[in-house]
Amino acid sequence: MSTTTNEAPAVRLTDTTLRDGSHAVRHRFTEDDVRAVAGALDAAGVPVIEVTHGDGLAGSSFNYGFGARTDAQLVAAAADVVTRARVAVLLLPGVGTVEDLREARDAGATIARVATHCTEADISAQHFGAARDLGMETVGFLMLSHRNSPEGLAAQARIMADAGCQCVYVVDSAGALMPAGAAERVAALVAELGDDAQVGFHGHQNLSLGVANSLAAYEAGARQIDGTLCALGAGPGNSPTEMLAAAFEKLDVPTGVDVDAVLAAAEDVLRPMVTRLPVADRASIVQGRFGVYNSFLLHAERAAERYGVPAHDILREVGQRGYVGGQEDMIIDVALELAGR
Ligand SMILES: CC[C@H](O)CC(=O)C(=O)O
Ligand SMILES: [Mn+2]
Repeated sequence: MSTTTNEAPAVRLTDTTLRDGSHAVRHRFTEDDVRAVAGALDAAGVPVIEVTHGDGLAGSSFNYGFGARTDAQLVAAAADVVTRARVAVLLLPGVGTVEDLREARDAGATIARVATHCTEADISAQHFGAARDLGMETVGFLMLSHRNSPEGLAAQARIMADAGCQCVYVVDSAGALMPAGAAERVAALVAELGDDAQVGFHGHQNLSLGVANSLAAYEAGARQIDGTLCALGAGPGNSPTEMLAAAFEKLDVPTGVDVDAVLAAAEDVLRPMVTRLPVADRASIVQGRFGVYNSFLLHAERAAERYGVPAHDILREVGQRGYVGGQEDMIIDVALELAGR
């Protein structure tokens, strides 16, 4: 007798509260915070926990904001408490280096996630090679994915996969994608990569579509999905991990996550740690409308205060000019220009 089942393919959830969420607490996480959050996520069965400065390894700087602890200290704290979960780190070529990756691996990270702008995958090749040589699993991030067509994005994903990347993410860094746009991009990557690499999706809440886009991405073939507890993250925050777990449970999609335990992690562990959760306010909705990198929000808010120009006006102009991650200093130029008008 045949033993086929109708079970939906599993999805692997990666929680990035301790990396993308770090933006929302101005990179102030300590070892105790990491132990508490990573311990609760691990107990809930969340399989991957990303830990670093919000802007990735070596992001702690004058430009991006100094972290309360080094990446190695935070990674080691997470690795120390997890029993089942694996610890991931994020690296932006040009910010972090191969040496930072080695240090993170030595501190206990086993997954390297390398992020580039969605048209610049070629700058990640060296880092994927190094990560594989270090024995790490590899994930690629194509940031601001709304700024490339499905075909263009698939070509970029091919570059990452050929360089040794085992899962390429469509990253909606501005929360600008509609569900159909997320699904088209994921489907294009799945068609291009076949068995060479998996496809993932990382959503943000600018237009309140993080979870809906993640479900559309899953339907289109994404098998790794990111979230953060209580949506803590850059801009208005990320797809909430606890909601993703609950939504996939309703769809009978296996995640391995205990939904009650992850709800407790969000409400009882993370929530009391944070004085202000991100909200989808005027500025961050403008980011979704005009496709502005979410990490720009805090920079724009600071410039707004300093130069007396509304943050949403600065962000709209930044979006119209098409600035990408790494061009944070241009936000000041825009603010000065608007102030002078
Ligand atoms: C620092 C990399 C970047 O913020 C990755 C990410 O989470 C995104 O683009 O949304
Ligand atoms: Mn993000």
